[in-house]
Amino acid sequence: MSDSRGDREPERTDDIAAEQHYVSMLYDKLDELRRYTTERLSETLAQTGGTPQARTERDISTKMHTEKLAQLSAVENGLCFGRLDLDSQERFHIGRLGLFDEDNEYEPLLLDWRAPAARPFYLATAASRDGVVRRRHLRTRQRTVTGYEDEVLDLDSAEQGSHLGLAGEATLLAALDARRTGQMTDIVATIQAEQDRIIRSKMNGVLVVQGGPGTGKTAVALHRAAYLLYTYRQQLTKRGVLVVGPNETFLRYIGQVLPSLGETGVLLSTVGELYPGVTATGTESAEAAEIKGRSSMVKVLNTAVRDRQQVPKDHIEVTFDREALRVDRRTCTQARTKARRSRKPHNEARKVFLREMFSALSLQVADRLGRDLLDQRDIDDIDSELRQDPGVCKVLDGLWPELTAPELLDELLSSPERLKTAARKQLDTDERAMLLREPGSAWAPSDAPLLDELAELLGEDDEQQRHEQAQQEREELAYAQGVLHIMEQDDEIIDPERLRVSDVLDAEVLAERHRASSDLTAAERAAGDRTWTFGHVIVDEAQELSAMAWRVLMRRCPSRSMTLVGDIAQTGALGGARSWQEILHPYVADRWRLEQLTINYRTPAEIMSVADGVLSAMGTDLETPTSVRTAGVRPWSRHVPGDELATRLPALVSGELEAVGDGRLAVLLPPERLEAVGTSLTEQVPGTVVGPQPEGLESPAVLLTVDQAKGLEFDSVLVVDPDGVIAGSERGLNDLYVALTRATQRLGVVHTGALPDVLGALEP
Ligand SMILES: Nc1ncnc2c1ncn2[C@@H]1O[C@H](COP(=O)(O)OP(=O)(O)OP(=O)(O)O)[C@@H](O)[C@H]1O
Repeated sequence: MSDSRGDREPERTDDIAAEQHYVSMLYDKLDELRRYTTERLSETLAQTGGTPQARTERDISTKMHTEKLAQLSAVENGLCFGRLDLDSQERFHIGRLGLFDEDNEYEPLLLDWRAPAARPFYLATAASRDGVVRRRHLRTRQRTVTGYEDEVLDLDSAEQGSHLGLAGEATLLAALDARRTGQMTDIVATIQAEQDRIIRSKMNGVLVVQGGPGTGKTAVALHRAAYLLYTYRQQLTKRGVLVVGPNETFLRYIGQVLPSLGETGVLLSTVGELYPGVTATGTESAEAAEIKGRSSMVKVLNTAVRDRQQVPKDHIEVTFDREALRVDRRTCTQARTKARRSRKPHNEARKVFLREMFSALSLQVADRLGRDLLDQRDIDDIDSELRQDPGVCKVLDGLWPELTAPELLDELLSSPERLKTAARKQLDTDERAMLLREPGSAWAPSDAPLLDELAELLGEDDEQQRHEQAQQEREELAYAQGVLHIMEQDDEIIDPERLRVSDVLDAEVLAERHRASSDLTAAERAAGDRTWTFGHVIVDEAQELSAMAWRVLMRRCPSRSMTLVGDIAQTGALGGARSWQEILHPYVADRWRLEQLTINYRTPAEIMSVADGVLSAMGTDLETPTSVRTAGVRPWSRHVPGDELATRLPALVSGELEAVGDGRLAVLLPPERLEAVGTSLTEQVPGTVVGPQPEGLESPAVLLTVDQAKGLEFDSVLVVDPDGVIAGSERGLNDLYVALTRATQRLGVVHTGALPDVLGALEP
């Protein structure tokens, strides 16, 4: 717990004045860069016409300047937040981006927090100083320095910081005590050593970050994305970085963090959104989601596809050239076997099937005409006439139709017969019944991985199209090499500060950008391309994903350069993870590395001691993370009978809202209570929003189910009907644990029956 403050020096006004002087100089520099970039951008935009090459150059230049301007605007707040004083008498200021003095041999004026030289700011301790004598955390409001915190890294000094080994503790605690706004903020000024090690861990391979609630997993995941983009810029600009979150609300909550770090080239998505063209707005039961998430669904889908490769019971007759042709079982079976043996996806193997069938039918026609009188050319002619005959095509289409994933899945899930044939071995009658839906219903999140799997089995991507695309890419690369050369001749662009083209682009990146002349980043193009593979994939709340969802993500990341963050103790989804090994073994065996986060930055100790009882009852060997602070407020509980909730809860909510001032409150409750309680609260407590609506997290109070609150945090949390939460699912205790740990300051529990035993630590 944090009550010691390390060896800190009192702030002195002349020091603040000196820092202000320096920080003002940095802002002047930033303004100068903005002016310069704006001018370049205006000049580029003012140019019109010209050759296609000139237009491409302009597009590229516009994009570069626009990105740069966005980055320069993003770093306005907290531009500089730290200083390192070294044994060597050198001093470095640390901030959100690198600034250099071009009149003085590019001396660094401000070190980007991601630069290797900035690392001791996060890692140095008195015992392992790394040449650092003093670490200073600067506090600023807009462009004004309001204070600082010094840590002298000296083993002889009286105190060595808190037992948790926190760096910049006062600054950290001030950040943690701040009221929440409904938007996650970056932690760049106060990243702690155990977090820094994860953020800067090498990019390759699968890194799993296990950490209890509030340990900064999401924060670390996002800062890692920013770090990787800085360190492996060229590699990642081409393929992009994907950050996967559990739902839309969560993605909105974290959406500002990367832009505030000056990074925009990241695709934030749920697994449900990864199938282009499908918006998973449908609802489904937890049980149906669990079934659809099982890996055995691969077999079911495989069978469903094979079931669409038919042969007639005996034969089908079709008229061609006024004569009857026999499409008989034996020929069809042979053609089907050949097509299946090609091991191609259904739509591609269809070509093999059709080739065999048309060839057999051509011979049938030839025999009728007298095969001895015909040569190969005549037979080929018959073949092409057959291919154009609508009647013949219709019969063959019926035997081996061209399919799309959405139509096949819709037909499968809306037909008890089809489902029974496809899933006889994998699902029992009740399970199959749970999957059935009306034809044309909206897709639910767990349908997206099934669609993706089907798209693989069907082979929707056309080979020819890919071949043409590869050829076009080769041409674009050659062209881009030329453009790069021309741009480097341009004095303006070889401005030493930032715009040296080859520093930011190589020909391949340039070609990629040219390809995206519609101004799309890799991330944006990836969003519309099902077969896109990413340079790095980060998965938050990774414990929630089903086996089928993992298959989608692994297909998107064949290099297996991934960061997975989560907490096995918070798994709520029935098909979610029970262990990391279980998830990863099919893909990387035991070639993955584990890092753990152990300090809870969100939830105060008073609340964690309540949550601890729930974690123990789960029977897991995971430990509760240690809270970094106390809130000075004891969590409370109140008994309110179920039928009085609607009338009595508004007063409790109003009381809590008063207590948190301009902070945010969440009421977390079982889904079945949402409607009744929601109606009375929205009527009686102004500013209350029900459910995960876009404005929900910014409003004073929001009602959510535990599932919807996953990954979020609020100044105050009211957990209503804990028994209902526990009883709501097989993983009800995990859900209760999640609910209790969303609070940054205050927790109240409103129970409708006796207080559950697992909450024994609560006071009435
Ligand atoms: N080093 C830090 N400096 C300042 N704030 C921090 C730091 N680390 C974490 N936090 C804050 O702690 C809170 C919890 O972080 P985060 O949401 O990333 O935790 P989590 O491990 O993902 O939690 P959960 O699993 O419960 O969703 C956030 O408000 C985050 O900004």
